[in-house]
Amino acid sequence: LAMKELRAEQQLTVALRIRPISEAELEEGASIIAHRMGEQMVVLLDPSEDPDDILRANRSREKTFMFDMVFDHNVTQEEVYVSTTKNLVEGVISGYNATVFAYGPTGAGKTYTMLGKDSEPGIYIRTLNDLFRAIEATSDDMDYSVSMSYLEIYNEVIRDLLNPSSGFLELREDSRGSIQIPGITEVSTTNAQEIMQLLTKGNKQRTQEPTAANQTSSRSHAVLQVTVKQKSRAKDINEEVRVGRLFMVDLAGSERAAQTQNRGKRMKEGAHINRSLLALGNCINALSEKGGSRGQYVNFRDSKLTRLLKDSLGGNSRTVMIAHISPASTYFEESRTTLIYAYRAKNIKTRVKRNLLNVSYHIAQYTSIISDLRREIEHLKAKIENQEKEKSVVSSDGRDGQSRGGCRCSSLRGFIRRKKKRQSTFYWCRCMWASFRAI
Ligand SMILES: Nc1ncnc2c1ncn2[C@@H]1O[C@H](COP(=O)(O)OP(=O)(O)OP(=O)(O)O)[C@@H](O)[C@H]1O
Repeated sequence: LAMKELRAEQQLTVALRIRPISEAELEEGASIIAHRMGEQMVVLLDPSEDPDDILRANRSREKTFMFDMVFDHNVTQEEVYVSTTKNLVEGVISGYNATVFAYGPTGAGKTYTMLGKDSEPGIYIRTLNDLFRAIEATSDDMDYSVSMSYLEIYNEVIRDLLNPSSGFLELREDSRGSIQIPGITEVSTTNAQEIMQLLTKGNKQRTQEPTAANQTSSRSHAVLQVTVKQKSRAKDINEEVRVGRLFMVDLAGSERAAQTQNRGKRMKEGAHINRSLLALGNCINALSEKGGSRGQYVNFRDSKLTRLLKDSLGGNSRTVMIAHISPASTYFEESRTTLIYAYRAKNIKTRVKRNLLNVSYHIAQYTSIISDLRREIEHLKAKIENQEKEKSVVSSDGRDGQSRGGCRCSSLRGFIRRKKKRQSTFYWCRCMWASFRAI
């Protein structure tokens, strides 16, 4: 892409969602240990410490964390969407990249936030509805094209969820360092419902299994990518095409092998999930260490997930991370590590720039069209020449009385001799070898 760079430094937005305690957790005798305090704070109590210790003298492991937003069981899907992702939509249709990803232990509510239920739809459909509404509102002046792809990373391989039979896909970096996935199905679309239908179809292909921690546990990271191209309807050779990419990612749940009681295949999956989330954590640590994304080495190459999210974390994207925890005491360790992980991510800065396909892009396109036309002309010329030759061969053999073509001899400039026979006039070439009949 030819890109004009309109850079602005952005902090990664980190939100935390605490889901309601579940029936199963209450039956296990779990108590609530994660409490929201105000709009941005969460307090996590250590269940092994004395809850009646009012002076907190022995509550050494009680931890308080600050995030950009904290949501608890009182907060609706709509409120979560409005505070986290809604703000990204305008940017995407104006040529900026944006990412929203759900992170957290298995069963903590990631899929609920992203996909939701029919009665409580999640971030995917709300974002897409707003995206197409914003497109509609400006479509008198702007021309848009929207396409989508949907993939999963399962056991470190990438599968196209819209065409699972296409096998494993590879990641490639283009000349500008942007990640591409050659061969992935890219579907052009004009409305949110169509994308949701494809997403639902894709989700049927997604690797989901019941585990001890969650009945419908997602065993893979699912990535929905929506690309929006926008250009002005005014005819202008210098016009720019803006390309905005929106990634919406439902990560597989981080998990402790001991708690999930997984064996065999499930355990191998768990190891892969944890490995890629560890790689993501390492990138987050490296990126947050100096409070920015410049200057230090960040190893994105450690996993497919981090390679794919490279731009979302360390590069050109407005990014929102929604971390999830259960409030239950039985989840204490998972919640503690999730809060530490997400808290670190708060220091990451990304540098967003608008992706513009500008004059040089158009010149490249026109050059390519012109070369195609040149090739076509050469091809047609050669074809005509061949046909002429064939005709002249036939004529010089004297077998084709209809032909007016030339003789193959080089001396041919005209026909010197004429002979009239019935209706036709015959000409003889100077070389005296061939005769032609005028039609
Ligand atoms: N905010 C919420 N309100 C009501 N129910 C919720 C909420 N969050 C999660 N749940 C319920 O909790 C259960 C587990 O949630 P979900 O499947 O979204 O977890 P997950 O983090 O995606 O798990 P995994 O990583 O294993 O796929 C589901 O039954 C879901 O409906």
